[in-house]
Amino acid sequence: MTQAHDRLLIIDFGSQVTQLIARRLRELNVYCEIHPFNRVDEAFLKAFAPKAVIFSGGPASVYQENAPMPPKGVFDLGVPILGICYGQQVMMHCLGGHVEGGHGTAEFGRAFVTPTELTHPVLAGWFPPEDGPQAREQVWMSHGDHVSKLAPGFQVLGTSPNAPFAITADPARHFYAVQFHPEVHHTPKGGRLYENFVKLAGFKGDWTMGAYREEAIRKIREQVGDQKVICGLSGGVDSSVAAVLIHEAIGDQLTCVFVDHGLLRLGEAEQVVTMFRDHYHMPLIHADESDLFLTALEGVSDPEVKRKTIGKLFIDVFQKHAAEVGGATFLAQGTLYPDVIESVSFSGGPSVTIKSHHNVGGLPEKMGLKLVEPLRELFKDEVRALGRELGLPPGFIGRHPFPGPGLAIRCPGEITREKLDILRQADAVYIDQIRKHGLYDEIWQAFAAILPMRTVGVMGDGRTYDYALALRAVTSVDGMTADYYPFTHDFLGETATRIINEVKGVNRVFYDCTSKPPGTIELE
Ligand SMILES: Nc1ncnc2c1ncn2[C@@H]1O[C@H](COP(=O)(O)OP(=O)(O)OP(=O)(O)O)[C@@H](O)[C@H]1O
Ligand SMILES: O=c1[nH]c(=O)c2[nH+]cn([C@@H]3O[C@H](COP(=O)(O)O)[C@@H](O)[C@H]3O)c2[nH]1
Ligand SMILES: NC(=O)CC[C@H](N)C(=O)O
Ligand SMILES: [Mg+2]
Repeated sequence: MTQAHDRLLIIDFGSQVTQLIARRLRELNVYCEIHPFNRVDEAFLKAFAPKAVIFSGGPASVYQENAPMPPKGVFDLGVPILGICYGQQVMMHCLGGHVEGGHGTAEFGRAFVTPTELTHPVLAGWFPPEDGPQAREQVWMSHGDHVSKLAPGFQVLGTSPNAPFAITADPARHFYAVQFHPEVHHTPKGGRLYENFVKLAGFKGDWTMGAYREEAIRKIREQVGDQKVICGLSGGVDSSVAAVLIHEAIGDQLTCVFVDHGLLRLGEAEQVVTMFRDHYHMPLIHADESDLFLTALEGVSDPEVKRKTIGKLFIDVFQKHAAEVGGATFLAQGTLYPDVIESVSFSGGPSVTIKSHHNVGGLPEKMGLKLVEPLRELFKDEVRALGRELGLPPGFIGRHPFPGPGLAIRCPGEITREKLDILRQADAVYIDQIRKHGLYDEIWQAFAAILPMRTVGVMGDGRTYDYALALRAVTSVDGMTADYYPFTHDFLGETATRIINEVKGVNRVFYDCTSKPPGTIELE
């Protein structure tokens, strides 16, 4: 089979930053997929037909028993390979070099590499010749082990104080291996290294949104045929883009189902229904199921139980409506690539599960509906670019993400209707403040959460014993990492005052200054 575009395979050994490798490549218009090392075998390699392979970093040491190893045959594919950190170590280990642990070889964080007298196009743009012997470049390291003997055929192109083989290459086979992490922000020339690597591998940079749209439409038609599809539409960016794309592909074979689970924000249901019925003329079912969801969630306070309960009910509701529209056999969702990657850990991938996203981890095994997920390969910012390509209004594309489980995960502890009402009003005031101050587009996501405690206050000379609220606002590119937004004290003071004055039941407001990691964006 000929592929529509060049493909790069990232073999994941469990690094926390593997996804960033994919991001750097996508920025270069290179199509890539991440697959865990234990899911890639010779048959897979053959079917995938990568034009190049990257080995990620990972927590293991190659000299341990049962250390993760690359798939058989990968070195014989005849395609360029780039090994990063553990990826470098495992390459050396497999190809006849040697790796050691032990004292004095660890580097965590910033380090500087200096070039050797050898030059190679993989380092184009790295060490300007005018810098002469003073040349050095900042990289980000995170290793305890180091390569102590190179595999035959490899040369050293750069060294750092604790990694004598920081940058290595076997030019004849186009194998490259580095000890640092070129994918992270703190390796400023990392992007250039990937660019050089994919150029050497012959990538044309043919992965664009225009191409994606055409291909996605073709694939949807192929997959669905003349069957009916229902699409879970939340009014969020992902499902809206998915719905418009699918509608373009199959027209009125598509019906959208908007589930009001009683966990939506103030006025949200009306807005979504108006927008899609009037503006997009798509058949839309507004399923008011708030009693169903809120009853099931009564007394539930464990975050994972909340998520699984909601995930299951979503499917029940979709199944009910699939039958009602005359037997839809497909369910379309706005699932994105980060959701997919995260869910890999459910079935034995190398990294740990943080939370079950309702649309992936929460799906029951026997659903009876086949999935259509045209955005499965995209990151959030790519979905926004696709939305622009499809002509969705800019105000819509810029909307902050809102999680499927909705306010349930912004109400730590038990959920009650009273708490939800308070939260809805407070959140609306907070977002109104953000918009009034012209900050909405600078912030990636902002919301209020109601804390599971009451505190004492004094208002109008009376004692109050009311709920405390946490405000959250983060900057991010894709939700994988995030930093808290640095509001001014004036803004925070004014917002706290407005919330307490305008929302009955709140007498205290906190601002959450946690980045991700170590926090997550949502509270649960
Ligand atoms: N209230 C809802 N009704 C129907 N489907 C929903 C609802 N909430 C979420 N979904 C489904 O779950 C998927 C994942 O939700 P998610 O919040 O990640 O995406 P989104 O709501 O489309 O976009 P955004 O991330 O911008 O909020 C959605 O794409 C949609 O298919
Ligand atoms: O559709 C969704 N279903 C979920 O179950 C879910 N949980 C978190 N999120 C959103 O994902 C991004 C990262 O959130 P966390 O840092 O809290 O994991 C943030 O944008 C969150 O709002 C979800 N979206
Ligand atoms: N980040 C990594 O890939 C670490 C590799 C290996 N575990 C080491 O400590 O050297
Ligand atoms: Mg959403």
